[in-house]
Amino acid sequence: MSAVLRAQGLGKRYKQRWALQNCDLDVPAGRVVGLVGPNGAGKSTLLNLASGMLTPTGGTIEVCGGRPAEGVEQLAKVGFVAQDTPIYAALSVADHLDFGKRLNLNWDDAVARDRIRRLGLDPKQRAGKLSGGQRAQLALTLGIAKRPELLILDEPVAALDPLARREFMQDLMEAVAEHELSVVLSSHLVSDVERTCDYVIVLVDSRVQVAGEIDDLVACHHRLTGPRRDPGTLPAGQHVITASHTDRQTTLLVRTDTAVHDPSWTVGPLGLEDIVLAYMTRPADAVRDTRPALEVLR
Ligand SMILES: Nc1ncnc2c1ncn2[C@@H]1O[C@H](COP(=O)(O)OP(=O)(O)OP(=O)(O)O)[C@@H](O)[C@H]1O
Repeated sequence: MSAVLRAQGLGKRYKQRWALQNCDLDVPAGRVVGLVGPNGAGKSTLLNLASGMLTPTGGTIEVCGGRPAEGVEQLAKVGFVAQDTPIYAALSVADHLDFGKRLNLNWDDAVARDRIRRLGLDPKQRAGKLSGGQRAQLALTLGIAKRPELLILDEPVAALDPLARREFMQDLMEAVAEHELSVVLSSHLVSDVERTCDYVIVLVDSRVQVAGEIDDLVACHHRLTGPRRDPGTLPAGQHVITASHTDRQTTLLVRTDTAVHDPSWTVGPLGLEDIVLAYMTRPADAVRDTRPALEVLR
């Protein structure tokens, strides 16, 4: 797997507090990658480190083969739409495009102007007067028109209504298809990730709990329900992610690469949301204590 972003032992500390600590993570190239995890997991910190908005306290991070924001060429390779989709309120939409043109080596003015036209935005309108959705679309337009190798989006749709969200994600997918971008986007909306991304990384407490192609993850995780049983008695190769019990019944969420033949189990399918929640709710050091973070590869 070639990585468009690689973090090794990466950390960021504010005074005594680690926002991200000892994080190892690979983001595969040529994919639309969803980064999900609970509040405070370190997602924004990681994405800000990747864009060069923050500098690491420890460890290393490599993006598109170089150090984040090191030099003009490196800056041109990465587009970043920060969490609050920042714009310059006093500048018009057209001013933003002119700004983008002057500041970016690979700026594609035709793409920028065409997107603004298709979105129905008035180039003369001040950006401060745009709605939240329009602001997000303007920020996405700037990110796409700079023609980066990697586009990083930190919760880009958090403030949008469901319709605006869907339109934003569709636009993003079109841009990916047209421009062969790698994308990493953080989101709490697993349904959006499932619809838009082909790869997911679950980050909990600076640690990758699971990473892989979404189709593969869905294919190899199952819910097993049956008479109460000690999860420790499962065959090797069936990894228990979460377990819950009543007096008589056990429900397990397991990962296995082979079919479950034990007739005492009822085997049910899982959606991505079930899988993500299971990895988010189990203790972060469940992986740390046993083996490296699971990676499901083709
Ligand atoms: N500027 C800062 N100063 C001090 N602590 C910070 C700062 N920024 C982030 N943190 C802390 O670092 C941790 C990780 O924050 P971060 O914003 O990266 O998490 P996140 O996964 O993006 O969370 P969310 O999903 O809520 O946006 C949190 O505990 C947060 O309080």
